[in-house]
Amino acid sequence: MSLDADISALIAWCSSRNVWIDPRLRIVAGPHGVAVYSRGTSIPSGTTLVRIPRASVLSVKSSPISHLIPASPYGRSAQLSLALALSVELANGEMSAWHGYLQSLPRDIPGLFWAGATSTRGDSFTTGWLAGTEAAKLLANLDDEIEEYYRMVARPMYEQLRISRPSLQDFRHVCGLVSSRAFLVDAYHGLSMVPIADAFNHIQDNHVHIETDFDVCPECGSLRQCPHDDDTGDGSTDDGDDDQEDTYEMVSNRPIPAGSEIFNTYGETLSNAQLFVQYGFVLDVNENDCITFSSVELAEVLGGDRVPDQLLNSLTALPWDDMVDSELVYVDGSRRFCINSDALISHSLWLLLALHLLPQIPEKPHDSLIRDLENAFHHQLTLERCIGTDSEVVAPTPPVLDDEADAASSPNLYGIIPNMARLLVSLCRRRAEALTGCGKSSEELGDIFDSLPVDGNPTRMAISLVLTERSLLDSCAAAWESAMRATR
Ligand SMILES: C[S@@+](CC[C@H](N)C(=O)[O-])C[C@H]1O[C@@H](n2cnc3c(N)ncnc32)[C@H](O)[C@@H]1O
Repeated sequence: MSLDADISALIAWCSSRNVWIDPRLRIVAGPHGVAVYSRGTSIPSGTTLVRIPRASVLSVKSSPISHLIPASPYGRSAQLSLALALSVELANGEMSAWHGYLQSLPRDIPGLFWAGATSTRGDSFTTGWLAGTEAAKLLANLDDEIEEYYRMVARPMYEQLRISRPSLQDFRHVCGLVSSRAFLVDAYHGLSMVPIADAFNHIQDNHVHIETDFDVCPECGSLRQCPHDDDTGDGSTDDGDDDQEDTYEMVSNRPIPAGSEIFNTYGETLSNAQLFVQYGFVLDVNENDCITFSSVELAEVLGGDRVPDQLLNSLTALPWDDMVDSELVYVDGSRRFCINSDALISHSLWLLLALHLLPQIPEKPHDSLIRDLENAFHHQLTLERCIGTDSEVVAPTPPVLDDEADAASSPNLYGIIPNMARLLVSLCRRRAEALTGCGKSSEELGDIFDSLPVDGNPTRMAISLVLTERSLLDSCAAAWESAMRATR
């Protein structure tokens, strides 16, 4: 069947299951599979465009074999449980209550690791391209976990149910469908396949989003009072408010121009590494891209002397308002140790390095430690201003201390920044070495990238991740080398 025929069958199934689709929408075949467009009229913000009855989603709870599937609330285990429920429905073919929806799902998901690293389109791909990347970290153990779940849980279940047994490759494909399409809808259904809501493609600056009442009864899914509420203890149910609709909705959050593609966002903060691993595509430019450092990587450069976690956590939670003036550091809301898409280091990483370089930290009173860190940071800002000028770089004078006692107990703040720069350059160089790119230089990778098809080629996407990460590491190291030179 063609994609157009699949879409017609999907729409017929939706109407049989009371999935309401605003007539101003068109569901069509686009360059990335199914896509949703507006027709000839623009649509204002705040419009409900799709209503999906809660009973029509496919979840572990709504699956006919829910009593046999180990349910998990979130994470990879929730994805695997849903993949098992979905694989059984797919194996049931036309007998499945979701058949009209399931037949519209893609049969090939190139470049999506959940579905198996190779593609039936014949792209030859090796995960070697990803060595040392953020994507490689996210993929850790994925292949093995899928295979183990298939052997230990899924295959015995297929045998018990006496259905035609999906192969490991079939199961991987179903895992890919779950990874790239499922929504966490509420406390009862949890991770679910949501027809039509999953037809929208992704953009960061989205037009629509899903709205659900998340806090339903986790036992029976009721939106109202139910026998599982223990507040009243009387086991009564509330049959009132029958108008309250049990639906999930796709709602516009900005005006949608006439005749344009309507996008959802799969997450406003998703980096290309996350999009690649979970959805099998990357954006041309992604300001969420970043390079994160694990505690193991940091320990390799900093040595065994650990900064106490509690101290670091309390310091990273402070506002650090002056950091907005920096061209080397930014305040990272999620407090990761990382380099962002502008090659700036996160404030958590800066504080970790500064604390590592300051002597006698545990003995210092908290206030005096904060003052030292602020002084060190102001010293860095002065340096940054020197780097930015055309005039010959002048080494700034060390900060003036309030009184003699301060002067006696103060560490050499002047020396912290060049030492921090040395550590950062070393951190960047080590990480860049791990980004082997199958032994290719960035020029060679650029040539291969240019020679590959633009759409959906996993090797092209993997190379773009390597090139972006190499360039961020080079820019970050170069900026801190300039800071180092400015202090000479
Ligand atoms: C939830 S589905 C969206 C509907 C999908 N196009 C389909 O054919 O059913 C997610 C998948 O759509 C594709 N996709 C979504 N947004 C994309 C984008 N901005 N660029 C490329 N592919 C995209 C990817 O294959 C992704 O795994």
